[in-house]
Amino acid sequence: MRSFSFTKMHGLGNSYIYVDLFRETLPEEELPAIARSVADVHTGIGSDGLILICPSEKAPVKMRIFNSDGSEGKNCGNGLRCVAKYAYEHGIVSDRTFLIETLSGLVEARVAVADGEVTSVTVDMGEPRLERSAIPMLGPEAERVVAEPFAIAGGEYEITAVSMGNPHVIFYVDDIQKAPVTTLGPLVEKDPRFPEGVNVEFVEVVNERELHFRVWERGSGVTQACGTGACAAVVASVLNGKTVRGEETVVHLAGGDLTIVWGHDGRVRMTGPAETVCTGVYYYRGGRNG
Ligand SMILES: N[C@@H](CCC[C@H](N)C(=O)O)C(=O)O
Repeated sequence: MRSFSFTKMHGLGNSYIYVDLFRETLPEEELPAIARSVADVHTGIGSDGLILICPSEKAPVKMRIFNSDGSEGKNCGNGLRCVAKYAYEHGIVSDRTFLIETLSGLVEARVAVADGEVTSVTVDMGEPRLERSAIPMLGPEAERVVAEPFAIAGGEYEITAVSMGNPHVIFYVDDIQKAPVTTLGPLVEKDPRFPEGVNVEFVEVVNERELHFRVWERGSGVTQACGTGACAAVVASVLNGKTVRGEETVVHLAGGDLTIVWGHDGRVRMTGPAETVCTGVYYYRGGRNG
């Protein structure tokens, strides 16, 4: 058997198994299998996937995220807050503001600290990409997808698409409790109009400053929260005239609240908690299939 040390952390119930690659080594070709293995609630630890905390040449720390199906994502908002907490509390960084490298670029994290513990994290998630080719979504490359008609499974909907370094599509619903997360979510995720798949968000507008939010994540299915998805929902809501640019919006996710603002400087800033659940040693057999 092989083994590695891990920390389980969550941001609003969006949980990942974090492995510190400053101290551990994992074989690159086995990462998808390890992600599937640790995520399994019956035979593994149980999580929405795996996050690697890695050395970087561009920043003090780098995040890599694998969904529970073993696919690698390019960004993860809840993961970034947890990586920031881990990096600060484990002395990888000593400043309270620092850069984190992701597969979609560099982001800046600022930690709030009480008694040496990180209590909340603000991440500058950068500028959303709105042109269709950046989502990516098939169709006229340079055009934005805002309240665009979208037919699927015999239904007619309107969608808004936003990239936060990873792809998101937003559906507005009248009642978040009745959002078709588990029925429409998996169909849209795999729809061929999204060649790289897509994270699917359902949003009920409460008022100009508050949104209810549920998500079907690409590669992980239903999760309690999605940080990049909540940022995308705020951007989509400004584009659709439902919330106000430059003003804070509170997004109510299944696991709790995030405060997000799409600033006049073009950048999206997200503030929320990050929690440590437990640490331990994980035993696995190795090989590409776990
Ligand atoms: N939970 C995340 C996003 C994780 C990656 C996503 N499923 C993808 O494949 O793009 C978040 O908090 O942003």
